[in-house]
Amino acid sequence: MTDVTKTFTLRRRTRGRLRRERTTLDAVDGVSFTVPRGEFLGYLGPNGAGKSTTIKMLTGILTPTSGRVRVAGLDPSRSRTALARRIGVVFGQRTTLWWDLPLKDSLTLVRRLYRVEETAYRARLAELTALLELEPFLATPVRQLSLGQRMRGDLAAALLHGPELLVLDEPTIGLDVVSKATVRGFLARLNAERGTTILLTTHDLGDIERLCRRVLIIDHGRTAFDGDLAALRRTAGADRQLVVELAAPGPPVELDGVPVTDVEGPRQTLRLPDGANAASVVAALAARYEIRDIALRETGIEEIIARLYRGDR
Ligand SMILES: Nc1ncnc2c1ncn2[C@@H]1O[C@H](COP(=O)(O)OP(=O)(O)OP(=O)(O)O)[C@@H](O)[C@H]1O
Repeated sequence: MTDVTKTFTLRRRTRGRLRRERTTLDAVDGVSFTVPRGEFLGYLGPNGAGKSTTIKMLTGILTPTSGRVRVAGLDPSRSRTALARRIGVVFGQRTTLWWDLPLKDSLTLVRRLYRVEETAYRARLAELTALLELEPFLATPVRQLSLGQRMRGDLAAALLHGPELLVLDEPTIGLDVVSKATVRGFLARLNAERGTTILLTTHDLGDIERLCRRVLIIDHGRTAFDGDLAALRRTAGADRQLVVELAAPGPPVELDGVPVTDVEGPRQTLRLPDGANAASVVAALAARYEIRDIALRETGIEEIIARLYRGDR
């Protein structure tokens, strides 16, 4: 998408006035990005940042106010049906399956909807059933499925027609650790073995760390970051810290170029400068001080992203 904007007009009735007041909101405000074939892109941003609006424009549900969107060479809002045959979409918060039908029947209906040819359908259903472990609940009505089972069913439904792009909006929301691992493992294989391009929005940073080669962060409708995880760590000033437990409390330890950032009784925290060798710093410390214990800490991805959301780099 190139320089894409989506402006919503909101009408509010203000007290004491007869006419409604019109205000506008730029939910997406000049966003450009290209996703090459085979990419696994994480699309992140705080609540209300504009992620869902972007996805709705990519899938043709919403028409952009300005800018250009192309998905698989098609203009999504003009060729929504043609595009639907080329992409798969899963929204974690709702299901596309038929609530009262057994999962198997839901999948048969999806097959008819997408006019998937019988032999191709059988082969894909067998493959998806094995990979997503659907067998035990294929005969269960969707309404009776657990969230994790339903999500696996939804993934199968989105992939029955063999799309080249899969768009996922919070696919692991509410899933327990085991279900999350199953879904993540499946997505990683789909991307690596099938070459399916995946665009994933999530608030679960575990999804991002385990799956995404590239991360795009949107905030207030604008791109705040686009790059890989290593670049994200550098941008957000991620650092490494040594937490040292001395034999006794004392003044901050003195080591050239390694500042002490925190002292708590015998425990002191030192910030390792960029490119410093942790082993040499530990050796230098041990030569001068009596050390009981030592631990190396890295700024976690959660903290890095929180810093970006807060706008401090
Ligand atoms: N149909 C609409 N009409 C008016 N405003 C809307 C509409 N849809 C979204 N918005 C507003 O646009 C902004 C972006 O919303 P969007 O749903 O894209 O955010 P999001 O990044 O997906 O957030 P979340 O992580 O909470 O799902 C929000 O301020 C939201 O209130």
